[in-house]
Formats: sequence, structure tokens, C-alpha cells
Amino acid sequence: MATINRNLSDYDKTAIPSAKDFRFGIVVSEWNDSITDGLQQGAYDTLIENGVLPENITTWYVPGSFELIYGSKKMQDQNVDAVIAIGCVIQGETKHFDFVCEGVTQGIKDLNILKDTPVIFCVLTDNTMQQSIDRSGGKHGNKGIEAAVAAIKMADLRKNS
Ligand SMILES: Nc1c(NC[C@H](O)[C@H](O)[C@H](O)CO)[nH]c(=O)[nH]c1=O
Ligand SMILES: CC(=O)[C@@H](O)COP(=O)(O)O
Repeated sequence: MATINRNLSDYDKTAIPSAKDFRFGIVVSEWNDSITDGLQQGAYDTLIENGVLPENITTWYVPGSFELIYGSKKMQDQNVDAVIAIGCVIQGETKHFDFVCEGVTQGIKDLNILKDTPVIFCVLTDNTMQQSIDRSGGKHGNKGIEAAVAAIKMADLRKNS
């Protein structure tokens, strides 16, 4: 289902496990920070709304989305129950977009395989800035909210599996 057919901020609050005992790491790319700051705020607020204590949320910043791989790897070692990797990659004039998107996708996938702390992929890969605006608190909701919900669910699965 395409994003335009659902709002990224919508979720069933009755279907979220208790998150009060969980610790979360958030790694945020500074590239396109007008977008990633909105994604981070959405994720942070959603964690708090679902019972996570502020002192149990650690937030780090990295230069760009490609550095989310290393930052998330180090965050996995910080005694957290899940990591949220936040970035915004926007198509430019060259193929660099393709390599950054593929690299960060594969890198975060690898972290989910190699270590036992889930890393949530909250990376926008958009054609235009407007698409990013629409998905970071605009008309299509906030992907940071979606990512925080996924992080809570995966932390709960990790605890119970
Ligand atoms: N063009 C975008 C980038 N590019 C930078 C890379 O992510 C990386 O920081 C650089 O290649 C040095 O390793 N990053 C984004 O997050 N978003 C972009 O649109
Ligand atoms: C995703 C990128 O690295 C891209 O925005 C850089 O722009 P350009 O392809 O014009 O160099």
C-alpha cells in the first residue's frame, strides 16, 4: 500500500505493548535537518506517549544517512532495546542518491542480522523536498511516529522471544 493511501501517523493505540521499561536509542542524520528534526520529534513524542521515560531515550546525531550505519551499530552497544535510525535522502542530479539509499538500506539490514538489537529503518528516500515534508508531519503524517511504534513492537518481540 502506498503512503498516499494511509497516514503514517495513524496506529492502533490499543495494540501497543507497554513500553515503560524499554530503553531506546535514536540516531539522526543532520543532512536535510529541517526534515529529520521533524521525524525525530515525532518518534520521541510517540515513545513518551506510550510510557517510555525521557531518561531512557538516547539521541545521537551523525553527518548524513550513510553514517546512520556506524552510528546505529555503536548505539546497539548502549544497552538499548531498539534503535531508530532517522534520515532523509533526496534525489539530486546524479546517481549518488541511489548509492546512498542502497548503502544505508543494506547496512541497517545487516545490523539487524549481525546483532540482537533491532534497528528501525526511518529513512525517507524521496524524489523531492515536498515529498519529504509531506512524510515528516505533513499531509501524509510523520514517519517518525510509524518508526517509534515499530521500535516498541520489536523491543517487545525481542523481550518475549
Ligand atoms: N545527499 C544526501 C546525503 N549525502 C551524504 C551521505 O549520506 C554521507 O554523509 C556522505 O556521502 C559522507 O559519507 N545524505 C543524506 O542523508 N541525505 C541526502 O540527501
Ligand atoms: C542523495 C545525494 O547525495 C544527492 O542529494 C546529492 O546531490 P547530487 O546528486 O546533485 O550531487
